[in-house]
Amino acid sequence: MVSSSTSPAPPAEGSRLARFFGVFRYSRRALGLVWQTSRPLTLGLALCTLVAGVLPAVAAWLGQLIVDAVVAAMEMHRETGQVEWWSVLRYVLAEAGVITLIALAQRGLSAQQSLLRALLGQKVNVMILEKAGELSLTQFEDSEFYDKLTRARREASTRPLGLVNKTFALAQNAISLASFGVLLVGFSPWALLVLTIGALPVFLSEAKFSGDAFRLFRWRSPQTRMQMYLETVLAREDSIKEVKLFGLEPLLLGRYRDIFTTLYREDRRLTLRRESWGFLLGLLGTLAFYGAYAWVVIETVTGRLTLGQMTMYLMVFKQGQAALSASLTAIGGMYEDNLYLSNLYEYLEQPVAAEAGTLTQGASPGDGIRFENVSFTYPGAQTPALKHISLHLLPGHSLALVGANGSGKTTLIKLLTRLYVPSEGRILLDGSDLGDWDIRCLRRRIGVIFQDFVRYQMKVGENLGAGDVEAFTDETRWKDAAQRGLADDFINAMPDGYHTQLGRWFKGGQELSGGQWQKIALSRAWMRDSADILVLDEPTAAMDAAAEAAVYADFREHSRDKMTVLISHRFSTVRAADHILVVDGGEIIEQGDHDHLMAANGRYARLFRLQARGYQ
Ligand SMILES: Nc1ncnc2c1ncn2[C@@H]1O[C@H](COP(=O)(O)OP(=O)(O)OP(=O)(O)O)[C@@H](O)[C@H]1O
Repeated sequence: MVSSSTSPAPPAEGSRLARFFGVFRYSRRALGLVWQTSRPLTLGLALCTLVAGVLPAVAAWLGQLIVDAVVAAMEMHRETGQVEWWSVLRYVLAEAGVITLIALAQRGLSAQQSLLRALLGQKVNVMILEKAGELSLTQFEDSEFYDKLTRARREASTRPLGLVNKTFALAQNAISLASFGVLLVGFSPWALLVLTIGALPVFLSEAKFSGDAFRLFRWRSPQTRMQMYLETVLAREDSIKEVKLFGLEPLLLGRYRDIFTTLYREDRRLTLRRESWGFLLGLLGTLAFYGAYAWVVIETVTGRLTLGQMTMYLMVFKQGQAALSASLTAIGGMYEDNLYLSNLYEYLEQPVAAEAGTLTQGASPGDGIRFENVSFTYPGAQTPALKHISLHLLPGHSLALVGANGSGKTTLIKLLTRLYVPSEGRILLDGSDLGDWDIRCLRRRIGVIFQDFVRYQMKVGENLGAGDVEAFTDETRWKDAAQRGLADDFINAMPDGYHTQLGRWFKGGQELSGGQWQKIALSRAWMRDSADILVLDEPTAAMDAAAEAAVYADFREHSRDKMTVLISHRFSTVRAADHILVVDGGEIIEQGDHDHLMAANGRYARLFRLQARGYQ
């Protein structure tokens, strides 16, 4: 069932015809894209197209000359017993030459097309990925937007060339048709008209069904995405463990099959309709062609046409009809490609919030971080994740956030790192609004590990280097950071030390334990030694007790002049912070240092005692 709200149609304005031609607006852009990708190849493509377009008519004309020359030579032979071989064979030679040239042009076309396909695919993919780098986190979390991205990635890298190839094929066939037309007018302009009208219905049905296919494709994007997701869950090493143990395969495979069955049903319906209409309407074209065929035969029998002319016209009809339906199919396909391209451009033209900030220094350096009555609601969420948060963190001070799951701790960090912008209130760094800071300068000042840090399937060293792109391959820095993050011992014991491949995606990759990965993430944060704001979101949850104690001893030692924000559910680590915020339901319910909070005997004191009892 396709509901109108979920099938975003191509341009809605104007008549059906305008809508039909409206989608061709992307042809020019696709051509531009190909032109930018490689001028020599585009020009080569155009030249080969021209040659391959004109020569079939020349071959047909030579065919006529051959037959007429043969007939004349036969007569001469009968009358004089002599044959002038050259007068006939020169045409045969010329036709062989023309056919060779056509073959050459066609080879040239396919060679250039495959080179362009590779270059263009790469170019479009890079455009898509570059755009992805500019987009905000909010846009990534929007499922509709994500759909656009998936669609753009899945199809559009091959479509622009498809469109250009079809445009060139159309041009080639149009040139052929025009040159056939020139020959055919000598017979009868009406024949030309009959053939054109005969092929038109197939073209219209082709165009209609390609539009339907596109709408179906857009509409079903969420299901296709679910299918891709299920494939990942069922076939990726990081999920297969759990899938096997919980016996989820039949259930997930069942879902996968159900989606396929639904999609297949629609596909089948469309394919059957498309092909049956194509067949029926194609019959009209065939009828027109055979009508014209009979006409030429009659005219030849009655002596109005020579045998040579008849041969030529029959060839022209046959090839002309083939060229016409090829152009029409190309147009139908172009329509489809244009629709796909509209999706690509929709994605590429997605507005990006301008990173307006330019400050590299705050209005009052040394003022640290201030949250002034900050509230935040996630896009699409009903309730705010943070409400009226005010805090002040000075350089050299540490702040710990404590609170139940979902209380808003990570959200606060996301706002501090400007991944999101507060819905209300403001955040200041050194006296200036976070939004006014130059984003690169701001990010250089912040070293952060999130709970869901990334496990790059790269070398161990590069996993550390990711923390500071400028030192991505700096081995000395890797080692310093690893020492600080307590990762150097196990890295040194690995087969290739810092050059050991991590993860299972690539040959020889080593998998790490949860705690070891966390040490990698911690070391990654230490790579950013210029950062004066360190944010650790549950950095030691997977570490053993000795490692955790060592991490915090070292952390305190090396963060004396920095601002540190720590999120942890372990009160043993939280208690050392200068200031502790207890968050509940997005609000601060208690704050102060450990002694103050214990004395207040509120939520913090209760949870602290609860945890302490657990260790006794
Ligand atoms: N990207 C998001 N979009 C919408 N809502 C979100 C998003 N991320 C978190 N939330 C919601 O915001 C609230 C706060 O989440 P947050 O991740 O900040 O909690 P937390 O205190 O860090 O929890 P935990 O201790 O489990 O890590 C939760 O109710 C959560 O459902």
